[in-house]
Amino acid sequence: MAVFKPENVEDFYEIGEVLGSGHFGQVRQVRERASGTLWAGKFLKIRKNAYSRLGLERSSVEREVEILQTVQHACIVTLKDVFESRAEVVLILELVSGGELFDFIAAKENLLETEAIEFMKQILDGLKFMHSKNVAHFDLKPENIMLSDKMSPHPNIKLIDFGLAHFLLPGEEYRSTSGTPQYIAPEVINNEPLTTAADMWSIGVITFILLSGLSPFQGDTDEETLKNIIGMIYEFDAQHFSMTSSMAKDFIQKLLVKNADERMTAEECLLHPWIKPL
Ligand SMILES: Cc1ccc2c(c1)c1c3c(c(C)cc1n2CCCN)C(=O)NC3=O
Repeated sequence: MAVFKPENVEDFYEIGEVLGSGHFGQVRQVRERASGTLWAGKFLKIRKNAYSRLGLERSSVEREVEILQTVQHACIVTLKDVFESRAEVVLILELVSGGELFDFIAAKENLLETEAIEFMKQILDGLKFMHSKNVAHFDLKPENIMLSDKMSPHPNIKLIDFGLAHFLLPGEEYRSTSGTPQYIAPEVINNEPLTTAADMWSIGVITFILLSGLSPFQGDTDEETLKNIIGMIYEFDAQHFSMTSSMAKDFIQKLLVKNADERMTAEECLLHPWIKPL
């Protein structure tokens, strides 16, 4: 069982503003007292006993910590420290101050292909490394793709939130129906064994959104969205894709493939002519 620091996190960090919150708890900006450096503190409520329904299983937090310690890469947020009190674990994470790629797109409507390619290359580099360690993220979406400094002409991408990530060990089947409907692969909906290919489907959806501002499968309800995914019901709307290159559409079409085994891997994506022109 992993042992986290039993000291009180507030002895070492001054707790600041809330940056976000979710089913897990809260993310807050924290300032390291010794250095003044700013970090992101992810405050996770832990179940007190097996019967409690509130909070996370400690084992799932241990998994997230182990994964973050395994996938150390320039495009993946780094974990600096872990504190534990009676019913809470606090992850001290790299602060990614440029905010979400989602907001960056919203501010621009959609991106130029050259900008989208620059972001996609970094995302794919991070994914190629992650997948090479047999780790799948399983919750890739624009909200979990952050920018280091949105004012920079070439913002660096940081993948965050490994709360649903998993080690995929050879010979072991992993199924999960968690994730965000718009971005999940057909095999997630069908509760079939999952592989790193599920992340590549999400990359296809994210690329579609980066280039058009539209979400390919989104319906009026989650149920309709899931039906659209299973039915592979999407189209390159003429109005929003009139200026999009055929290479970009080919890239997306090679990711939005129902059969997970036939989907491009992160490595193959980096060699695709849209990303790596001949
Ligand atoms: C400046 C800013 C604003 C919101 C942030 C973050 C940083 C942030 C961060 C992290 C997580 C898990 C969530 C975060 N959120 C919550 C929203 C993430 N989609 C993180 O690990 N580092 C962050 O900077």
